Amino acid sequence: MSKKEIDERTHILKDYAYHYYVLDQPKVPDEEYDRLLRELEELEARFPEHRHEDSPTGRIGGEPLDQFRKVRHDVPMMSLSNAFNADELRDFDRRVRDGISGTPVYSCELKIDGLAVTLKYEKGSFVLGATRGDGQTGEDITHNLRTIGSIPLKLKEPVTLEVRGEAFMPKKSFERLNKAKAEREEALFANPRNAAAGSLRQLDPKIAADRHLDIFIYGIGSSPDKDFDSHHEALNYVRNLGFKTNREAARLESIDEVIDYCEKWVDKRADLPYEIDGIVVKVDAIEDQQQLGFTAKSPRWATAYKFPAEEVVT
Ligand SMILES: NC(=O)c1cc2c(N)ncc(C(N)=O)c2s1
Repeated sequence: MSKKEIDERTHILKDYAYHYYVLDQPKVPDEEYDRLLRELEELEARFPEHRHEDSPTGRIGGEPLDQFRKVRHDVPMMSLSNAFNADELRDFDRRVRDGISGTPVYSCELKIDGLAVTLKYEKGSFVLGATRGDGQTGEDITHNLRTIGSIPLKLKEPVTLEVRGEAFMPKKSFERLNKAKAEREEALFANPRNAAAGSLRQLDPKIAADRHLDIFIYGIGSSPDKDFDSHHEALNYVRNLGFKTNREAARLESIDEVIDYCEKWVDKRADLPYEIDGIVVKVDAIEDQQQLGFTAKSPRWATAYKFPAEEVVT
């Protein structure tokens, strides 16, 4: 009875967690989820041999680390070139057209204002999470990333791949954190990006777990088990594996549409529950990306439209 009971409850809780953290569509009230989680913890304590490796009870690991381990990225995490206005987006489009044989289709995606991270999975299991660092070498923050509910501990398929994404602190979590800090007369975080970075650079995962961080996966670092013809195909693939991707991504067929999309979000971003600092514009076809290649620092097939600095109302 105990194994069957643990299997059933683990399955139910993983489904509830997926709907709450990845789909942002809770199936049950938080209290009900917490009650079931506590019941599963008690069962796992009585029958540890039946505990699932990806049980939702295993998000907050053991003892705090005494330091961060350095991690060398197999595939470097590049930075993005910038475009500050419509003319510079048109220049980007011209360079792209000069570098490919056909006409480009662009993928436009919100540029999340957080911390770039890479997540490694072996045969479907989460094995390593690291910061970007200098692009070649980052820091192992697996213990903190495990606490983010939208990061799957086990994928829907037992594939080996590395994905890239932006960890962030939602605006509500940021306001709640700074309110608590103000009450304790502690120094406040200047913005959600700093708060997310500060939370993920903690040695004790209990602190990160308490910061209600989230993540959007936006790309693939390496995927030895599967090839893709387009970036959007890759985004659909990672979403079907269980990752959280941003729903505002759009495939656009002309730079005029890209400019309209970018200009729309200058004001619209105020309505989002998280901060963005621009729009990432990528050539969608992988063949075109390969034709365009990279400069020493950045892909030639992508750029970041940066929003104009917000007028500070004095
Ligand atoms: N430095 C980078 O390559 C990127 C940084 C970011 C970011 N902060 N948010 C979203 C995306 C995206 N959707 O591709 C990228 S890509």
